[in-house]
Amino acid sequence: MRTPQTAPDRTTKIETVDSSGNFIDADGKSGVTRAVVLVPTLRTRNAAPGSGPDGTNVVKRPDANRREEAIGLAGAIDLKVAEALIVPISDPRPSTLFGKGKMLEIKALIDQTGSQLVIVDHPLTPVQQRNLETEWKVKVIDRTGLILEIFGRRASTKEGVLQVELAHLNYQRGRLVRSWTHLERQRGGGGFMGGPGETQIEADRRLLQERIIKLERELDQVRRTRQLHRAKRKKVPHPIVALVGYTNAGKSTLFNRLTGAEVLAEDMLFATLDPTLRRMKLPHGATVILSDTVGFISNLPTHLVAAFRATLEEVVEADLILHVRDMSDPDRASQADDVEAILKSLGVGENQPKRMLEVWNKVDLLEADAAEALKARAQSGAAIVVSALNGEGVDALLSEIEARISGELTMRTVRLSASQLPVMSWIYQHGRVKDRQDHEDGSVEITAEFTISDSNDLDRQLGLGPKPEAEGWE
Ligand SMILES: Nc1nc2c(ncn2[C@@H]2O[C@H](COP(=O)(O)OP(=O)(O)OP(=O)(O)O)[C@@H](O)[C@H]2O)c(=O)[nH]1
Ligand SMILES: [Mg+2]
Repeated sequence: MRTPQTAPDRTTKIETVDSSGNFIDADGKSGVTRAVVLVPTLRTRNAAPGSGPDGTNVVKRPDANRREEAIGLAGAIDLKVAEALIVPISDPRPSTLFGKGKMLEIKALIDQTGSQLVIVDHPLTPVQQRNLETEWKVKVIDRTGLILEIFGRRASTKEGVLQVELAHLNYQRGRLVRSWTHLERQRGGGGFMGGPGETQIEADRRLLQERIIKLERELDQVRRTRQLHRAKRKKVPHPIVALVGYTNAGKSTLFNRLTGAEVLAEDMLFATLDPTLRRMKLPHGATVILSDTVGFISNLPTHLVAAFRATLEEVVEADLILHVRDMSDPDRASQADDVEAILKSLGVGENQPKRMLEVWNKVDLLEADAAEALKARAQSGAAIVVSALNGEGVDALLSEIEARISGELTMRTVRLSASQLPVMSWIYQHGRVKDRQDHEDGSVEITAEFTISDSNDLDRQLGLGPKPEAEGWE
């Protein structure tokens, strides 16, 4: 039997444990939960590398990247990762997933590190979960459980809290063997820190069902209110521009840069959960509403996507969707695939190339050569290269947003008679003035660039009707 690959530097810290088994931080604080992270890799036989069963290309995520991400997820709820192992599994056991020898090795590791929790970055059946807990004498959660836990901690709006709780209950429905602790505490997310509570399954099931129905009703109410808000907003029909992307891609950082807002942007997975909307002015003065939303992640549990459907309505209804990508992440290709798959499941993005714009972020982290190559590729592939952190490329992004929202720009030269001069300030607000000549008769000739819709607007203001070719008058 192969020994598990041990983790390098960042995760192999073995630190002091106090008498009650709590982890003691470098600064002496205790009470942090230590966790062992396991990344099972199931070896499928006869699979040619890089191709799927039907010969299609499969972007397989390197094990090391999965491991990094699992560590990041654990860190997102302040767990101290004592050890993170990639565990090759050639023969998955229905009862425990891991084989006997591996189970013993992991048990030794748990004891040695004083860990209270094991995270398995792979779906576990309720039976597997229970058997592992019995064997290892610690709490065990799988990837979905962990993501639900993170979401539970992040949710801050009423809708967010309800959505997460509903997703959690639906997840628990099939795993009643150990869900009671969660119900007892009745909060979104949570559950693995409590006692095992594996009794009263029948009563639990009924209570669970009742709770789900009640939650669905509450959520319905909250959504109706949201719809009202949205309807109100539609009366001032600003186009919606939605930021989407893998978690940690830099959406909130870009949102803040574009709008001058101060949304929490952190090197932490799922920093943003509830959607944030904000008005933003484009260079020619048009206003759009920018929305920042929850980040996506691979293997996002389907009921979680469903639960967040309402939150993602902004995305579904958006006039333009900016797909923000961290181009410094070695995993960027499969991350992009995951984001596209989730968008597709929401019914967005397919056959709508004009509605989607890729924003290649974090260019500041690339070597000069790689950054140049990226920019060359972006030009031919209709993506915009930016650094949300230092602002590079953001002007080009704004112009592109404007072009997509407003269509092409058009250059107009008009001559305003003295009586039409009040229109001038409108022109300065909505157009980019390139040239201006004041004539002796009091009229002004002005050349400016407008969006097509503003150009039509200008015609209306000057009493020319919406004929784009109408030029000059007196
Ligand atoms: N070097 C560099 N770091 C960036 C850039 N954009 C964002 N970051 C960093 O990346 C991390 C994640 O940024 P966020 O803006 O929180 O990412 P997000 O996509 O909103 O993440 P979630 O809300 O968790 O989905 C933060 O530490 C940012 O400072 C960039 O252009 N360059
Ligand atoms: Mg964010």
